[in-house]
Amino acid sequence: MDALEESVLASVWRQGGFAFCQLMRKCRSDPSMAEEAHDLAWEQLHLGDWHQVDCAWRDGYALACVYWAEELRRKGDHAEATRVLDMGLMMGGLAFRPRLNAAISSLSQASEPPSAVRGDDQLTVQVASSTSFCPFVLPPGSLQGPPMRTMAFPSIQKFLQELFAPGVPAILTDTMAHWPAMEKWKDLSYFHKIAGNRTVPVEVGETYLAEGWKQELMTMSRFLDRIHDPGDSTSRAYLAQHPLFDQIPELQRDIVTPDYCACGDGELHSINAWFGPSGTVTPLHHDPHHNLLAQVVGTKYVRLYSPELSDSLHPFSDPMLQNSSQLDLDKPDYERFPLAEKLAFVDCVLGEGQMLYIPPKWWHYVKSLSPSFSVSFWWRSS
Ligand SMILES: O=C(O)CCC(=O)C(=O)O
Ligand SMILES: [Fe+2]
Repeated sequence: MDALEESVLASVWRQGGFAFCQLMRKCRSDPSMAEEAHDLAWEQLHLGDWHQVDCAWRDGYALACVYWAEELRRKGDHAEATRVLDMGLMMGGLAFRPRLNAAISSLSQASEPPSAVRGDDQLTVQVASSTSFCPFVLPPGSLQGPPMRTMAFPSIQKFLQELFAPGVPAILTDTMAHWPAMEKWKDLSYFHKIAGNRTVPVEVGETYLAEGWKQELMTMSRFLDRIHDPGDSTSRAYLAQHPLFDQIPELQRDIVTPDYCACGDGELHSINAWFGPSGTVTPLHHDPHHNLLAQVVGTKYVRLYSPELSDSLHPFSDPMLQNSSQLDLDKPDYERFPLAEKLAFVDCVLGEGQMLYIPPKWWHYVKSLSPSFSVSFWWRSS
């Protein structure tokens, strides 16, 4: 065991993880112990509230994933080894992230490319052009007000003075043409080639507020099939709010963090992927961060309400959902929520190559009008 492994095991030991540490030590002579160690750590991650899981256990879990994946690889089960490493990346701590990434790249070099298993052309998804959206699927009253403010590649100073400081939402155009993603992601079979066998978390259902909504883990290839053939709205699959670029560094090279994210001397909080078929809905909610929502593939309808209107939008009282509105914009019940009916909002169809600046606390509702891939950059000001 190297020094990092020893120090993580010492921390897990202090957390009472004696059995785990013993199993991990035995892994050297008997690699089959790794699976058992993994299962023990997995249990620890699920004992209570996620935020209270000690970092030591998250690192311990990641380490067990590294060892178990090595064992699976020795047995020739590369697909399962990749799944285990992805679980380590998604659920584990940061200490072994470089080891997990290195193991995944080495596996992908050793494995057959996914295109050899399935013909590429089977998976090519025709991405609808920006004009092919259907206005009738939009919430009542959409796109009738004054258009959203639009700025072509504003200077940082202009962004700061006119949008960031006063908290004004706007569409920014001509800011993403240089992203490799703008070319590479046009053909969604690219994701099959780069990451077909990678496991990703996918939301399934109408919206995160709808009954029957759940999260599933599936390979990227399975998910691409679901984009191609989404089924009805209750089985719609959305790879939403996932830090995919931390998980798959190769995709990170396709995007560029906008310079605007340095405004406010803040820190980038997260870069998330929002990838799904036509018709995904993120219900009306707000976030505490500055947000640049960059539309790489396809189009999305976005509606925004000012934070001053929060009371009239009837946030849920449950602390977990306090940032979400009870008003379902797709089936608005204005008898129940009369105050919401006449509220002013701004909306737009966000097209390929455009970014939307959403200031902190602005309510937003988002619906994809075609297969779509957006990237959100959230940052805080200091
Ligand atoms: O694109 C979406 O579906 C939602 C995006 C969103 O809510 C966000 O970026 O904060
Ligand atoms: Fe959001």
